[in-house]
Amino acid sequence: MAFQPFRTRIKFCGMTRPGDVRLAGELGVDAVGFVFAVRSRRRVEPGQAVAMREALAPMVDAVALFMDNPADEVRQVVAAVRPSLLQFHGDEDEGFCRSFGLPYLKAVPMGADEPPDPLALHARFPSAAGFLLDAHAPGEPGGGGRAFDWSKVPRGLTKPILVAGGLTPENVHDAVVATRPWGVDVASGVELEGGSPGIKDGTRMRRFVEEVRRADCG
Ligand SMILES: O=C(O)c1ccccc1N[C@@H]1O[C@H](COP(=O)(O)O)[C@@H](O)[C@H]1O
Repeated sequence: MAFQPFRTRIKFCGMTRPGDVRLAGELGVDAVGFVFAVRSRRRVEPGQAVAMREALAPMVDAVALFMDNPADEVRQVVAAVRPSLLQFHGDEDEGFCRSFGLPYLKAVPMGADEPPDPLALHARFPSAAGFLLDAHAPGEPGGGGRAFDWSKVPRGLTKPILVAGGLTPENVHDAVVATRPWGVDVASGVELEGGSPGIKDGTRMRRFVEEVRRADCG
């Protein structure tokens, strides 16, 4: 029988306001992400992330997201923000990802023609805590609100996987039922429609969590 998590973990990514972080904790979200990727419209400075970390409820992970940032910059963020998990979206290799002494997620671009080979992923990133499958093409930043074909989620990944890319309160139920991932990750899908990237919408955040829990009960 296929492994089915008892409860799908939820990560809200690209947070920019302490109030949104506080609400995420109240809604029972498992992790919030702070983006330090240079090419992101949700990029925050370490000082902003420190303020948001102070608004974080106990037992909620703070995730620092990078995309080909220099090692010195990652070290500075780790020292200032004290994330519990790192997330790498660029061409970082295993040695780089593990060198900061923290568990990490490696993002896998699902926008390529061929779905990734699970054995090759495990061989390239043996120390990864898990893999985040995102819709973008190799070399592109994520956070674009685009979904990928969920039937391409590779079977046989023994590490936890998070499904990301274009998830919304409207489609996350179906995404969880189709893929039964360890967790789901969302940035733009819980933002104010027509608003600035990083400005979350409390109603959409709440509906997103409700829809994941509905899928968990199904
Ligand atoms: O959010 C960003 O700006 C970002 C920039 C660079 C790499 C990754 C980024 N975000 C990640 O992409 C997924 C999907 O975003 P969306 O829900 O489609 O908007 C998001 O969960 C972040 O982990």
